[in-house]
Amino acid sequence: MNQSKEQRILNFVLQNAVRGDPCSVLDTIDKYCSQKEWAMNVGDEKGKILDKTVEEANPSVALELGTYCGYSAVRISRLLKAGARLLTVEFNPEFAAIAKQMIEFAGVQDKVKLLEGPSEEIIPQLKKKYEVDTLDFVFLDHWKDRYTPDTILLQECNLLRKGSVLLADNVIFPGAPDFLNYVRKSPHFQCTNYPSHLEYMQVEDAMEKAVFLG
Ligand SMILES: CCCNc1ncnc2c1ncn2[C@@H]1O[C@H](/C=C/CNC(=O)c2cc(-c3ccc(F)cc3)cc(O)c2O)[C@H](C)[C@H]1O
Ligand SMILES: [Mg+2]
Repeated sequence: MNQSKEQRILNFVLQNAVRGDPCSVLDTIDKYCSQKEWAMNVGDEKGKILDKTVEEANPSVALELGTYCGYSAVRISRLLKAGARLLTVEFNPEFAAIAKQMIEFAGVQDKVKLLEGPSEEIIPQLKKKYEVDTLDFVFLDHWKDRYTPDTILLQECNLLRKGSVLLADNVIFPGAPDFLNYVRKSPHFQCTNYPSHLEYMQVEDAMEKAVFLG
């Protein structure tokens, strides 16, 4: 049975990156996806915006929606302070298995907890089952039409506090128009747009930061 693209990306990392070195894992994925097969990792250009936003937030508890191959889970967790943790949610078992191996190879498994299942089921479990009080940082990179319902769900579950930082990928391409509308119109969010480009392409894209005001 021939391999999936995601399996090929993982194998390329296992054979070419340095075990325990998150930066070499990120560089190796970016090399493969820019030279061999495009894949929807946040990439290095938008990844630098993600880095700055994470460093500024300096989160103790971070959430990611849409793990995929684990690129941004490695990217975020490499910046977390001692004792901080990233919860990343992925409902496709194949991708979850790939991401688990990617995270372990990068050596960040002690900072990352991969939760397998749909976000709409997992978010309501975060407080009781995963001992979360509130979230300091949320990276949204799953299906684009789920950004808004999940942002509303996070609020309904009292998972956001004054200053919680949401960062959303792809608000231009493929686009998340209803999410932009929702957070920019809401009195509960202070929004900032970061123009960039689609990973590995010269197509316009952007990230949107939405800080919860309480
Ligand atoms: C209903 C369940 C919701 N809850 C969920 N709960 C848990 N996990 C979920 C949920 N919904 C989705 N996921 C998982 O997250 C991942 C999904 C990621 C989605 N990302 C894109 O679609 C995208 C497209 C392009 C793009 C650009 C240009 C092109 F030409 C083509 C594509 C670029 C980009 O940067 C992109 O991030 C993963 C594949 C999927 O299993
Ligand atoms: Mg994306």
